[in-house]
Amino acid sequence: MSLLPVEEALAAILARVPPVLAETVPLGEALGRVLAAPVVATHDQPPFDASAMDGYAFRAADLDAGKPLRVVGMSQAGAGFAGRLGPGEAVRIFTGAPLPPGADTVIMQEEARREDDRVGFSVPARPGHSVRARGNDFAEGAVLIETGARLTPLRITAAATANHAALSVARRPRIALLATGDELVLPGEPLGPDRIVASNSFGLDALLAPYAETVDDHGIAADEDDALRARLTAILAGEPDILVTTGGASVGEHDLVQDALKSLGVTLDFWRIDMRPGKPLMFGTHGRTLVFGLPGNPVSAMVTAIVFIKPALRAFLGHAEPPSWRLPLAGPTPANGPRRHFMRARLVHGAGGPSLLPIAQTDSGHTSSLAGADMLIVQPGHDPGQPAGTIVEALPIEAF
Ligand SMILES: Nc1nc2c(c(=O)[nH]1)N[C@H]1C(S)=C(S)[C@@H](COP(=O)(O)OP(=O)(O)OC[C@H]3O[C@@H](n4cnc5c(N)ncnc54)[C@H](O)[C@@H]3O)O[C@H]1N2
Ligand code: MOO
Repeated sequence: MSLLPVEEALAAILARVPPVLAETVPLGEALGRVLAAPVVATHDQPPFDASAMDGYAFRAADLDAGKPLRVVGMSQAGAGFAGRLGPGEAVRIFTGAPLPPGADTVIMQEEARREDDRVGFSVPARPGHSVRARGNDFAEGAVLIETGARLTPLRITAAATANHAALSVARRPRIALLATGDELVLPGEPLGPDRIVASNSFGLDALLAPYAETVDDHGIAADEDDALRARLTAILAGEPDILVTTGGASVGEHDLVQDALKSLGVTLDFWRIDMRPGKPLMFGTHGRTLVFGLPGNPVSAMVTAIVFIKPALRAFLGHAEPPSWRLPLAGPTPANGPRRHFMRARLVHGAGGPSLLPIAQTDSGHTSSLAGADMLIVQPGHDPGQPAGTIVEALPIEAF
């Protein structure tokens, strides 16, 4: 049985991801979205030379004589001084207010002595001091945020400053989930004999929702050919961008998903990957729907979603892959077999900085170990095992 290398499987998936489609959203709804066009400045910022302090604006050269200046008016934010400064004159000015024509310097009020309409200073004038020059933040036409960036609170602040009320962002995929298995019951239901609580769809929904327009959980299908086909037919009729099934991916008589998908016209690109957990992963397409058949074991389902579905979603949105991390091991890793191992690990913070504590659990049905996992160590096939301190590659599970 030949198993497909992880990189080849990933390349096959990415080759099927459609080009990014753009839509426009108001700024208030843009958090977490991925830009489909750069944010370009529509004006100079600040739009005028502005004071950075509450104080006095004047021409630096006028202070040379050391004489007090005559205060001839005021410039407030939103209401600048109407005239032009003459020699020996100053204007009372406030933070953010336009610098009057003729002025080039501001001294803050704590360093000023005001008497009636006269003002003197306890410090020398430095031309340009406490002045935010027009365009010093950004100039009209400057690219402030690149296409493909995810909108964070700070990027939204920058986009708003650039006077954008709406932004062009990538359309998000609609994702459908279907769990399969006669043994499954929903969390909260009584656990009868031979029953298992269905957890996969809940983890997948949480993992994939940040990328998705919608995640529709279609519940649990029985391990019965006609019933399974009926459920899949109904889901595919809705033309989701992505369909994710879990369970029934292996070789047993009750593993019906692959045949059911094929009988409904899904073109299978591959089945079975050179990795653990997650070997029985299958992938194909049905029209414009990308179909991922994940293994039923919860660890396998989550790991294959992290390793394959998240990159597909990033590509769907035009968002670059985050770099994998390289960190020292906080404890030894055991020897690996032939398949690449995506090993659960906890990120620990010690005096020497962050490191990775491998979780000594390889059972792909072992869910309590998921609760403590922050990272997946990427252990090559046939790796003999490494001592604590070795620098290893790891994927951050939470990275967008
Ligand atoms: N003879 C072979 N047997 C198996 C092989 C193989 O190559 N030859 N591969 C093993 C590997 S590796 C995996 S992984 C599993 C995957 O099998 P399936 O995808 O067919 O998964 P199921 O048999 O349906 O379920 C496996 C396990 O997971 C539980 N499960 C299923 N769905 C859920 C869910 N939604 N939530 C929680 N738990 C779920 C299910 O009850 C089983 O315990 O096959 C190996 N066997
Ligand atoms: O590949 Mo399976 O996911 O090892 O248990």
